[in-house]
Amino acid sequence: MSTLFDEISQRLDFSSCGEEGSSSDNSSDDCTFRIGSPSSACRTPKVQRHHSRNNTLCSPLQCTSPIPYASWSKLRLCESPSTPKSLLSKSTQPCSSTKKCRPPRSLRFSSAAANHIKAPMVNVNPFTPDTVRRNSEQQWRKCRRSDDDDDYGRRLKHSLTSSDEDDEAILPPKRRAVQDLMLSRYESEFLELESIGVGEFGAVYKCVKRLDGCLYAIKRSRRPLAGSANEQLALKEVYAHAVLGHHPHVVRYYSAWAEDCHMIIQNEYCDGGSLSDAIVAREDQGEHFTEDELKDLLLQVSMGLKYIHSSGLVHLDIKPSNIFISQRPSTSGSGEGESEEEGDQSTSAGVVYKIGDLGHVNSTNSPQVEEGDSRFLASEVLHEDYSHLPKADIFALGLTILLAAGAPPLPQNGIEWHSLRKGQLPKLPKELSAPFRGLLQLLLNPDLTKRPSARELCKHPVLRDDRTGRVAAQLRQELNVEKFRTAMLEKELQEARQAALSPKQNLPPGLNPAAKVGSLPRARRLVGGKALRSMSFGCTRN
Ligand SMILES: Nc1ncnc2c1ncn2[C@@H]1O[C@H](COP(=O)(O)OP(=O)(O)OP(=O)(O)O)[C@@H](O)[C@H]1O
Ligand SMILES: [Mg+2]
Repeated sequence: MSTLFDEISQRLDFSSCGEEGSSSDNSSDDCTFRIGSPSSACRTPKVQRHHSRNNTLCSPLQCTSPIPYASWSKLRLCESPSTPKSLLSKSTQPCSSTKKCRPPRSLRFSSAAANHIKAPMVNVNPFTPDTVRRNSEQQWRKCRRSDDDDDYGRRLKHSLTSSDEDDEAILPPKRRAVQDLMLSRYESEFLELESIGVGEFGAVYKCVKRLDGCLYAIKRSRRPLAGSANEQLALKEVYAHAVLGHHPHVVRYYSAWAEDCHMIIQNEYCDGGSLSDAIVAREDQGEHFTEDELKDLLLQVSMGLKYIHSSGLVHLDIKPSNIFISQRPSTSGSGEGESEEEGDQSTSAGVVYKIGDLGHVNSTNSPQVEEGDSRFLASEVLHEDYSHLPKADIFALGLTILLAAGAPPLPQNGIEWHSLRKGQLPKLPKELSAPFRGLLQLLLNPDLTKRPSARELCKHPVLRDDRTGRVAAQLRQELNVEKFRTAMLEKELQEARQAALSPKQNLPPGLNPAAKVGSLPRARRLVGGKALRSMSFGCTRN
């Protein structure tokens, strides 16, 4: 793959550009640090902590990449390199090394062009589930109204009643068509509904795509990328998404492009937010995930990890804020990219957990380990042992499950940090069953070879048997519902029989009422048997 990247980047000329104004924008809760510094016997994460995601920005005059990935930095990030729109846009809105780019802003397009141009409306996708559509339509309408109230709307109204000099205000159809192409891709293709999250690296927005009417999560790098280490991270995320394709337990990727020197990634929108949000929400209600839910979470994330690991990659940033929840069954549950191995099917109901934020993904074989969240970092990675990186994901997954079980916030360093790495589990508000606790203990085993692989976890009896039990319970419940329905039908049938036996009924000549009742089928056979059912109606009518 790297050969292809090199080739592409050689063909693209590097346009240096930068953007001022956000270098001081540091997030307070950064727990990331560089791993690649020299090892030492008693290192603690604190020593190595750094803010590589908060790199100082390239200045407008200094945009050549200081990073080793010169070929990546050559990719043009100022505008999407591949669309005619961006080429047109570039001709009117140059982003040169001498001209200051716009300061960071909301994704909402605010350039002069946008004030003249009406972005296309949003289509309604008839194939989206009703519930999703209903929830979203309200938001769309609100956004449309605000679109209608915008400057263009006012100009339009005004121009209809004013003189020629205002003709500029309303664009003739031909010119409008050309100008439409000059909208930013984000603005022309998506309607921004709301901001749904801000991470170290990017701000994420819930958007509806104007063409297909579906919801997407659009992530935009918070700082301009060209020439900075952020560029590597953004590209890494895109590369990882592109390689990982579709899996029900990995957040789906649709597209990525660069705009205004920022990387924009269009991903599947997960309507349940992040696991981190879910944990906080439960804590607020004094609740925690039940053991069954924890097992389901562990199994589903293991399936996603199994897929990532079997692709020769490691995630290296598994934590609750990077696991996303879809409230409805995954539409791609049995679809493309899913392993067909026994038992890897997604859950048929309830929530679906998906691994997201692939900004730290690395190759298992030739890792260039950059950074991670120190709270979830396996000790061997701190000591630069990259020989079993997938087991670092397993370790982080173990801690993630413990947090969902109600463990106190994880330490970033210090004695507690080390004691967790010695296999000492934190105290939980509710005791777990011995087998499940034993499994979690294994995930955190200081001896990484003893930690189960994602593949092994997917087949683990503690998770599997339980799942089988849950499926059986669900089937039992469905059976009970069917039995109830049958009973109701039997009752109806009894009533029909009574009505048929009524003396007021005109029975066909020669038909003995008793014989007629006897000829009716047993109620149970009526269920699903059309012919028999119509026979019973025939009797009632007579
Ligand atoms: N696909 C998605 N569906 C729904 N919400 C999302 C999605 N992607 C991101 N979010 C929201 O945005 C937040 C930040 O997203 P993400 O983790 O991708 O960004 P980040 O900048 O890499 O964050 P960090 O470095 O802190 O992990 C998430 O915690 C979540 O609340
Ligand atoms: Mg994240």
